Amino acid sequence: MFSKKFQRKYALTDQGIRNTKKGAFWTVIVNLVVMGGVSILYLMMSGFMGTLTEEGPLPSVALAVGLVLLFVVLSLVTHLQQYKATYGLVYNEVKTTRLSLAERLRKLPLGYFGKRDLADLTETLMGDVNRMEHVWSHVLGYLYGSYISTALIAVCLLVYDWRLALACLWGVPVAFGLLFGSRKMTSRNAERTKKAAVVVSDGIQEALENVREIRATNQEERYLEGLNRKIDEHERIMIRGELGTGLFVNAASVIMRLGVATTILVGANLILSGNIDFMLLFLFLLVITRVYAPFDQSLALIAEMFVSQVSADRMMEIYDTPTAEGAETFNPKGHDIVFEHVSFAYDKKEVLRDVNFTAKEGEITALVGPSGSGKSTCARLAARLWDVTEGAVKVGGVDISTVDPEVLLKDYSMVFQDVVLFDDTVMENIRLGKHGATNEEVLAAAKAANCDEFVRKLPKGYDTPIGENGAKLSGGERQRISIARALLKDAPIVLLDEATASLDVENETKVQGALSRLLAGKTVLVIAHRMRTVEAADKIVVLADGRVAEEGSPAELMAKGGLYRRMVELQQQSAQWSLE
Ligand SMILES: Nc1ncnc2c1ncn2[C@@H]1O[C@H](COP(=O)(O)OP(=O)(O)OP(=O)(O)O)[C@@H](O)[C@H]1O
Repeated sequence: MFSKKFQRKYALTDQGIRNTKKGAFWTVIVNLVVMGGVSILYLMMSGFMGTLTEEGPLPSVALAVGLVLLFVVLSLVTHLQQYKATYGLVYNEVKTTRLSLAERLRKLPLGYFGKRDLADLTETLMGDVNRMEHVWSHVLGYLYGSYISTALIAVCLLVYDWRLALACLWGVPVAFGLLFGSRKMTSRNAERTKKAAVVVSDGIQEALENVREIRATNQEERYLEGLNRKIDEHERIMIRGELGTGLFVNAASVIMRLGVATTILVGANLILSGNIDFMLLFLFLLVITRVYAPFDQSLALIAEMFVSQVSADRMMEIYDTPTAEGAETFNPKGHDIVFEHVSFAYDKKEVLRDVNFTAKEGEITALVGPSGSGKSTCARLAARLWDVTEGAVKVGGVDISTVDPEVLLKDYSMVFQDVVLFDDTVMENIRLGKHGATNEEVLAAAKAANCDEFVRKLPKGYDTPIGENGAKLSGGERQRISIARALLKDAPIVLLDEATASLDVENETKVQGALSRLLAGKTVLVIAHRMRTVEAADKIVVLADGRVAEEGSPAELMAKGGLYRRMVELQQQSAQWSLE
């Protein structure tokens, strides 16, 4: 139970918790061995003092050398084990944690990425994990090991002489009490610092992503000024936080060290009253220097632990967010997509209300409607990129919210306006459509999507790397690659969102040919703004204000004279104006 809580608190994996226990164990052993060294020193000093005061025999030199050698060997071995258990094992923990966070993120519903943006999540995967790496390697095992060993030593000291023990140990609980008292302030400062750091990385990322727009609008100076302000603010918050923490850590350290003074004071009194001899005081003074050393370090470590709590919480928040789960099998009867009383809200903003329609297999169903009416949202819900708030989306009679998204998406091909490409070759970018597709299959899909001509002109043809998100390609070329990918996948459901929007007329005609091959016999859901694109649709669903305003074939809707007809006429008028 404690173990589980501890594991959550410090965002540790199962292996991590085992490593921490190992680290704490070896820290206890190291501290006890160090105490053994102190005892050897004490025994040797007592021997010499005995010789000096009572003229007894000299202590055996061989025994002394033997004990010192034993101490050195034990010290080396235990330090090595402690090093391995704390620093050595943690690197694997870092790797495992980053991978498991990334895996978790992959399975989270899209809605989550609206709450935490890319810079914020990158900060967790890199910055927060780095901070925790230091806590896992340098803090946890060391700190908890020191607690245990000091408790053991404190019990021994109390048994030996409770008066001297109290005189030297009273500062420890007071110092720790002070530090724990400052915990809220430290955590608050850490949270502020983290937020300011995320604002800075957001700003830097935005500047890099929008460098073209910033230059085009001559906003460089203004943008840099804003960025500078954010960086200054981060620095200011960080310095204030560190100052506060440093103040408390140093005050705690001073209080703890006052224990030396009280030990000397109490010890001197006890010697004068004949209660103890000098050697006992000498032993206590030796021991407290050793007891204080790990605790002194612990004070700074505890402060780091408080600060790291913000990072651990940010990591645990990813683990705690429910993933989009579902059955591992998907056996629909056909591939009709049915929206049944679907309502949907992004956070609290309701976008769709009681939407009902069917996109039949073998037909093209077009979603049209004014901007913001919810067309793209419908497409996202149809592929379970988001889950509906009310009602259900069914494919072949199966409620898709019961199917694992990864399994479900095997039946979907999607061509969206914002094409996602990887920094890889053209060949591999198309091959993503079908895992293990042969080069011949990839080439056939590329030809069908009218890619072949421009790809052959690239320096290395299909083996040309296309840069981050296809930066080296034009909008139309990127779109054609994504169509080739969809053709290669050949899934029974096709979602098209303004698929031919970035193509010129010549290319659009060519790609339309490829698309008609892709669409034959499939369930097709098209989102289009240009009415010309949807004239060939079997059915049109008109959305307005998140509701289905009307539906039917293009001819039926034209005859009806409703919103669809108005939209067609408006577009015809604007086409005429632009020609005039
Ligand atoms: N990720 C999101 N978070 C919050 N609100 C969103 C999100 N995506 C879309 N919206 C809002 O939902 C509403 C519907 O958006 P949607 O993109 O579905 O409309 P659309 O009909 O496809 O619009 P357009 O034709 O302009 O692309 C809009 O008001 C939009 O602002």
